[in-house]
Amino acid sequence: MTTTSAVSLTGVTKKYGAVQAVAGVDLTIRAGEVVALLGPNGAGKSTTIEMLLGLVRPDQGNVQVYGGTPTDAITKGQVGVMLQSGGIIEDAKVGELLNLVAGLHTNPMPVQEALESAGIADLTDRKMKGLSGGQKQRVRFAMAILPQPDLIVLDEPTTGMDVESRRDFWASMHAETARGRTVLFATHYLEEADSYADRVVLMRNGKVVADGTSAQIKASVSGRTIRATVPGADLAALASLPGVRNVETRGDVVLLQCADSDDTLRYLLNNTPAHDIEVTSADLEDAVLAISAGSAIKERETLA
Ligand SMILES: Nc1ncnc2c1ncn2[C@@H]1O[C@H](COP(=O)(O)OP(=O)(O)OP(=O)(O)O)[C@@H](O)[C@H]1O
Repeated sequence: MTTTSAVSLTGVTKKYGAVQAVAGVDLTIRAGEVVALLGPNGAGKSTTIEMLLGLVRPDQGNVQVYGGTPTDAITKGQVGVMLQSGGIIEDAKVGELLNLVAGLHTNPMPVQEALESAGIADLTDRKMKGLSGGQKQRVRFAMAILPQPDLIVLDEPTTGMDVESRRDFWASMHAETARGRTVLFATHYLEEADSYADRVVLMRNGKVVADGTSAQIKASVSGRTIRATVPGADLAALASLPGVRNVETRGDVVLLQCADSDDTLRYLLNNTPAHDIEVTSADLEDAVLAISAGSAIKERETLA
């Protein structure tokens, strides 16, 4: 028996004028996976999401959702969507808006259940225009789960939420993923990807530059980060050390991503006034930075 993928993007590209927003993406998401889409601003995450929702037509390539077109899947209520903006009528009350959305679907969950799952049952009679950014995000989340979709797609769902709201939001999401729903979410919060995703897809300049579990992505960047206070550091000299992959500064503090931290430490202690030295293993953030820096170098080499 063959299992149809939830999402299948093959060779997908999209150009806006001179900007290559998406430059050949292949991505398959299996049913039940929770996938985080990471990448710096302008990496192509939102454009990829818009193409898999049928909101934007790719220039080239093929997009399938549950083996059909995105529009078919959405019409059948197979996909719940939470985008960064839109979808909200400012003059409507929260309960009215959700009833309206429920009326558009064939098999919605009871509106009260969606309100409770999103933690906004107390906001039912409030007008949208009076809500905070974080509360509006929760209404969008309630709208996304209302059709009882198989796939939930969320573009930066926790932007504008405080720490407590983010935690509550992910607890609600966890209840949805426990029901076996497939989830794709774009985020800038690496700890969200680390904590909640089975799989992390890292984009840069319109391409997928890493794809795996958070543990695999961290492991692909073996090595350490050295953080040290180095007044008057010679950054070029540090960057040219054999074991150093990347150098960043924050004032007098230097962050060095190293394949070989022992040699780099020896150099710092013998040749510079470095003090307050800390050495840490790569976390997901280091891995993402290192992979992004590495792919930038590869791109420059290709151009040269
Ligand atoms: N409608 C549009 N018209 C013109 N350019 C666009 C449009 N949408 C996206 N772009 C450009 O395409 C590139 C990719 O943008 P996209 O929004 O997909 O990235 P992103 O990874 O979601 O970024 P962010 O994290 O900032 O939301 C950017 O350079 C962006 O300016």
